[in-house]
Amino acid sequence: MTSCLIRSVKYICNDIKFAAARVSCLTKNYINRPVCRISSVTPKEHPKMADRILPQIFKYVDDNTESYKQLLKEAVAIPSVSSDVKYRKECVRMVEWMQGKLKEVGATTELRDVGYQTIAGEQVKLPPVLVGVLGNDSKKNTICIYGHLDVQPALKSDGWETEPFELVERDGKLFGRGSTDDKGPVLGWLHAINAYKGVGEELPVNLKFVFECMEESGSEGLDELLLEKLKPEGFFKDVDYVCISDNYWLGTTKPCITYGLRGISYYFLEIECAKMDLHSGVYGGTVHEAMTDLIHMMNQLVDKNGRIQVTGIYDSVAPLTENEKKLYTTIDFDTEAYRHSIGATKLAHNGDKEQILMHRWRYPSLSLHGIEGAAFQPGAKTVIPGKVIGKFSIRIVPNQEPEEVEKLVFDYVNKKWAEHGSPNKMTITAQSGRAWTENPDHPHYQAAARATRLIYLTEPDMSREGGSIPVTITLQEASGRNVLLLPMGAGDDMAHSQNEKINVRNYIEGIKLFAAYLHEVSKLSK
Ligand SMILES: NCC(=O)N[C@@H](Cc1c[nH]cn1)C(=O)O
Ligand SMILES: [Zn+2]
Ligand SMILES: [Zn+2]
Repeated sequence: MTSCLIRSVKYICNDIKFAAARVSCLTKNYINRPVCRISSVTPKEHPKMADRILPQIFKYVDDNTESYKQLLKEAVAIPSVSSDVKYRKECVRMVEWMQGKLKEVGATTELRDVGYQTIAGEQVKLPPVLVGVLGNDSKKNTICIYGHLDVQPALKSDGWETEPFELVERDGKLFGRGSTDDKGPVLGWLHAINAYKGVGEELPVNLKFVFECMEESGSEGLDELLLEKLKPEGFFKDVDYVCISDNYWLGTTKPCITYGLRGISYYFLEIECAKMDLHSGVYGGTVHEAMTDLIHMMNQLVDKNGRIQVTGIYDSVAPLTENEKKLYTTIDFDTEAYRHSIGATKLAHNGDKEQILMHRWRYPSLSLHGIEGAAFQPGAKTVIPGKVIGKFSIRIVPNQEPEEVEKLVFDYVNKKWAEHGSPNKMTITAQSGRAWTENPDHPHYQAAARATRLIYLTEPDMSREGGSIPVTITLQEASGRNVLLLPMGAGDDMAHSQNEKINVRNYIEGIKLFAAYLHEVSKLSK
C-alpha cells in the first residue's frame, strides 16, 4: 500500500488540476472495488472524467503483480524457438496459448496460415500468425499492436545461471528466455486490457493484434499476409495508430520512445569439401579443408575496428547533418555503465558517447555469428567438417536497400572466393529486412510521452535502436499510419544473450504504461 500511495502522489503531482478527484478515487480504491465507473460515456467525450480511471488501473496492476508473473512463467516455459525446426510444434503451441488468452479478454481471433519455409531443400510448415480484433466502436481510435511470441535459442550449457525456459525471480529481476524479448511486453498488452476490465471500465480504444512466431527468423510469410491478404480484406482500414513493444531503453533508468530501427541482411556462407566429416588423422593433409576456406572468407568481411570491408557498402549511407549531430549530444546515455554492464574492457570509438550512439543507430555494422557444422561442443573432437556454414549479418540503415546490400555482398564474396582459388563448393544465401524511421513529432509520440511521464515522472528520450524488427516498415506501409515503438524493458536486459531478464519494475510499470498509452491515444483526434 505504501508504494501505491507514493506512486499515486507522484501521479497527482503530474496534473494538479484533477488531484482532488483522483484522491477520492484512490481512497475508495483501497477497499478494492471498481469506482468512478463511466462506461456509458467515452473518454473522448469526457477526457477529464476518464483521467480518474488511471489511478484505479495502476492500483489494480499493483494488486495483480503475482498473477502477471505467473502468466509470464507459463509463457516462458514454452520453448518457442523459431530458428530450429525441432521446436516448431512449440511455436504453434505458443501461438495457440496466446490465442486462448486473447479470447479470454473478449477478442475475436484467427490463426492465419502463412505457408511453408524451405530448410535444406525441405518444405517446413510455418507457425500460424495470430490475428485479433477487440472492439469495433467507430467513435474510438483503433490501435494495431504487433508483437512476437518466438524466442532465440537458449541452453543452460550456453552459460545461463538458471534453466532458460523456467522463469526465475531474483533480486527484482525475472530471468528467462523471452522475458523481455518479447513475451513480457506481449503479455503486458494483455494485462493492460485486463486491468481496464478489472476496474470495470470499457477499453477507451479499439485494438487489432498481429502476433507472429517467426520474428527471430526473418518473419517469413508475414509481409505477404499483411500486404496481400489482411490489407485487401480491410484489416488496416480503420487502424489509426500502430504500436510495437519489442525493444529496450537505452540505459537502465530512463524510459525511451523509439522512432527508428536498423534493418538486417543475414547471410549463410556454405563451403563443402567432402560429403561427410573426415578423421583428421586419416584425411588431414590430403584435402582442401572447408573450415580453412570459411575462416579465410569470414576474415575478409570486417576489420578489427569494425569497418566493413565490402566494397561500396557505405556509399548509400545518409550523410550526417549538423542538426542530426546535435540530437546525439542531448541523449542521456552512460557509456561507462554500458561498457561495465557487458563486461567489456574497452568500447569501440574510444567510448565516445555520440560515436557509440551513431554506430548503433545510423551506421551499418557487420557481425560474425557462428559456424554450423563446427565441432563447437566441449572436448577434443578430431574431425575435418565436410560442410560448414558461416553466419554473419549486416545491420543496415535508412537509404540502404536490402537488394542493393545483398548484391554488394555477393559480388564481394564471389570476388574474394575467386582470388582464394579453392576447389571447394561455395554458396551464399541471404535473408533481409529494411530499416525504418518515423516522425517523432507526431501527436502519437506526444501521447506516448505523456503516458511515459505519468508512469516514470520524467521526460522520455526519443531514441533509435540498433536492432531490427523487419515487419515495422511493412506495418507502416500497410496501414499508412504513424508507427511507434514503446519499449518495456531496460537496456541491460540481455535479450538474445545468456541470463535474459526483465526487471519486475519494468514489467509492472510497463503494464501501467501500456494502459496509460491506450488512454492517451484515446484522446487523440481520429
Ligand atoms: N527484438 C527484436 C529483435 O530481436 N529482432 C531480431 C530480428 C532478427 C533476427 N534474425 C533476423 N532478424 C534482431 O536480431 O534484431
Ligand atoms: Zn529478438
Ligand atoms: Zn524481439
